[in-house]
Amino acid sequence: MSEDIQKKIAELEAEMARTQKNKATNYHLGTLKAKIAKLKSELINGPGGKSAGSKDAGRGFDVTKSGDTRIGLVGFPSVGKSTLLTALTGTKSEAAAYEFTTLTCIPGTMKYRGARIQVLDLPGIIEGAADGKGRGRQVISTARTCNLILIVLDAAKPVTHKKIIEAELFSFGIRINQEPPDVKLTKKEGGGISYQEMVKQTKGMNAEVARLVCKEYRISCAEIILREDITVDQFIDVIEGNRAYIPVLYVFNKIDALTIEELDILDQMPNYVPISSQHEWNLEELMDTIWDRCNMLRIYTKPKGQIPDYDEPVILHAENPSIEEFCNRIHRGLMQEFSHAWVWGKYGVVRTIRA
Ligand SMILES: Nc1nc2c(ncn2[C@@H]2O[C@H](COP(=O)(O)OP(=O)(O)OP(=O)(O)O)[C@@H](O)[C@H]2O)c(=O)[nH]1
Ligand SMILES: [K+]
Ligand SMILES: [Mg+2]
Repeated sequence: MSEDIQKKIAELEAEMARTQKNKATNYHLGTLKAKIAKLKSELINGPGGKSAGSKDAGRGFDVTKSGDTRIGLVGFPSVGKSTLLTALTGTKSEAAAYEFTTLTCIPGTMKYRGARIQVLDLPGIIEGAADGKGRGRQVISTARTCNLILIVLDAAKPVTHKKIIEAELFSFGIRINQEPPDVKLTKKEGGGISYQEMVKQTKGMNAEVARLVCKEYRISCAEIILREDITVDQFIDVIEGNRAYIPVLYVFNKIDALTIEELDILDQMPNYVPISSQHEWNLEELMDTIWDRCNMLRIYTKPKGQIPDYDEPVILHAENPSIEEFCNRIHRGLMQEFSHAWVWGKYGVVRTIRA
């Protein structure tokens, strides 16, 4: 069954490779891309099944969320994920020189700047993980629940490993270091496809491509507004509707095995932190970078006429912090009694927020 689908995907991909990219073939390529995306969904979820990442699709490990945010360690076997979990959180996760030492998800808590960050050690994954090799699907399903993914790499191993891990996450609907495309798609009961570009499209999108892709997904009536210059693949992502947009940080482990010259080369790469879990080298920078990428806000409470409580900040995600979330962190029911709050921001402004 899955071989059939894989064969179809391979055929379509070969056809895409054969097709020259130009204006005339643009429509055909759009249709091919949509067909491939649909088959890949089917591969992961079964025929007519839920799209990648929906609740009933591949299930992750059953670990309760705790703390202020959650990060996951993803990588090939034996790159040092468990050694890193222990170094960051103090929670012991068995580490050994043989592959697949870790067979389940081991959570630990890293305390940093008053925040409690849940760190998940995961089994190693290999190529084909998303298609069901080993515990791969469970690992990637769990990675989808994280606010930040650390791709852990062995600094002495080829960079192709990085590409393979990225491809596995991608085919399970995870979009790394990307914002969701700024596209409004509203399915309608009638009226056909209405298509509007707020921004000039230079990457292959136009009304006809949009219509063809919609047709593949059996959408005949919808309002589409593109507020950003996007690719056809991004448009398909919007239609599939359940992509997870998650930031990724690359962690190069075992730098103790490198020469200074090799280290210098690694040092040039953006978005990388070189470390040695075993020797606990550069963990401070790693924690600092994790903190930055998690984009968290610390809020200190201050009773009237007293100095703030600097020991226990309330931590919120900085994208859209709300008074409601803040109140719920203190205790449920506080929101009901809430009347107003004075908020001092980093720009020295005092705001009064009322419920
Ligand atoms: N030289 C060196 N070895 C390390 C480092 N970190 C881990 N190791 C070794 O690498 C081996 C694998 O470490 P683990 O922590 O078990 O790796 P893992 O990624 O959890 O492996 P799996 O659970 O099997 O996927 C062990 O022998 C560790 O002692 C490091 O920073 N430097
Ligand atoms: K191991
Ligand atoms: Mg392990």
